[in-house]
Amino acid sequence: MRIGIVGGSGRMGQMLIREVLGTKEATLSGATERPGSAAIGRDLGALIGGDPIGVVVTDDPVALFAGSDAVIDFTAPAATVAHAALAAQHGTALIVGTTGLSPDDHVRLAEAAAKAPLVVAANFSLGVTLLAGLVRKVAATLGPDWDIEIVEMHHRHKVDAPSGTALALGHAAATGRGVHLPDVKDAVRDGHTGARTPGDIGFATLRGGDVVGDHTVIFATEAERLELSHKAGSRAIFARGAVRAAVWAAGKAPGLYSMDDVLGL
Ligand SMILES: NC(=O)C1=CN([C@@H]2O[C@H](COP(=O)(O)OP(=O)(O)OC[C@H]3O[C@@H](n4cnc5c(N)ncnc54)[C@H](OP(=O)(O)O)[C@@H]3O)[C@@H](O)[C@H]2O)C=CC1
Ligand SMILES: O=C(O)C1=N[C@H](C(=O)O)C[C@H](O)C1
Repeated sequence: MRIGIVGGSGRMGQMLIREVLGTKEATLSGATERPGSAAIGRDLGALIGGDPIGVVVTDDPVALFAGSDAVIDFTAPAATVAHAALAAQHGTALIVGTTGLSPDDHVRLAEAAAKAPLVVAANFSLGVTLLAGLVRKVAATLGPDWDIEIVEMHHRHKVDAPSGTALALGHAAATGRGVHLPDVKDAVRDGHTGARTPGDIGFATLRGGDVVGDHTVIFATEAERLELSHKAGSRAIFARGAVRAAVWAAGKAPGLYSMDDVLGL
């Protein structure tokens, strides 16, 4: 099966090229970058520090979608929405890892999913997929006197906050409690905030250095604290999950799928 990568010269794009090249059942159909990017015309093998493979970066996503069974997108929200429309047009499976998507962007992805299979996940690692299930169960088990706080740390280049994963873990905790995250989300504390609002789910965002992605969900009550953590040591774990999702999704019926679907959880 043919897998294409949009945003191929990005941090995740390069990791995805490496992962597809190392996957027996897949061939790399190409990669794009935006028009004017210095990466246009570069060989994909050389781009990741290996031998040339005779396929170069282009600025033509239409040709990429037409010539791929699945396309993997870890870019930016506006680009992802445009790519979803192309996936719908060509019936190509689309794997979306981009975070920072607005509610309206999610509506656009759902519209595209009426015409093509889309797998959307804020975190494609096995560990975080399992962690979300654990968080939902723990939140459902512990009573309302347990406060929930989510702490995340990422590298200095990250542009969205809180991370998509932190928000997904917040959604999992809220679902466990039978509430909606937007009703209980507290992501900004500064100055004289007053005491913690009971039932809120708090978020703290740290940025620095080259941290790939750390997430901890803290359940805290009187004299007791439970912490569930995941630490990513390499972006390879996200690329592995995304390529697995691409192989799974190619040829599937149109629909909006999650990593739980891919892993059969
Ligand atoms: N779901 C998951 O498991 C994970 C999700 N992510 C998310 O993936 C996204 C990308 O992260 P990261 O790789 O670190 O970011 P980078 O900025 O390194 O990579 C994004 C790439 O996409 C390119 N791009 C932007 N717009 C377009 C376009 N229209 N067409 C083609 N390429 C485009 C960028 O080009 P330019 O520089 O010119 O803008 C850049 O090369 C983020 O939202 C991040 O949060 C990251 C890791 C794991
Ligand atoms: O931008 C990143 O790097 C990451 N983004 C995702 C997120 O926002 O949760 C996933 C991962 O933690 C790395």
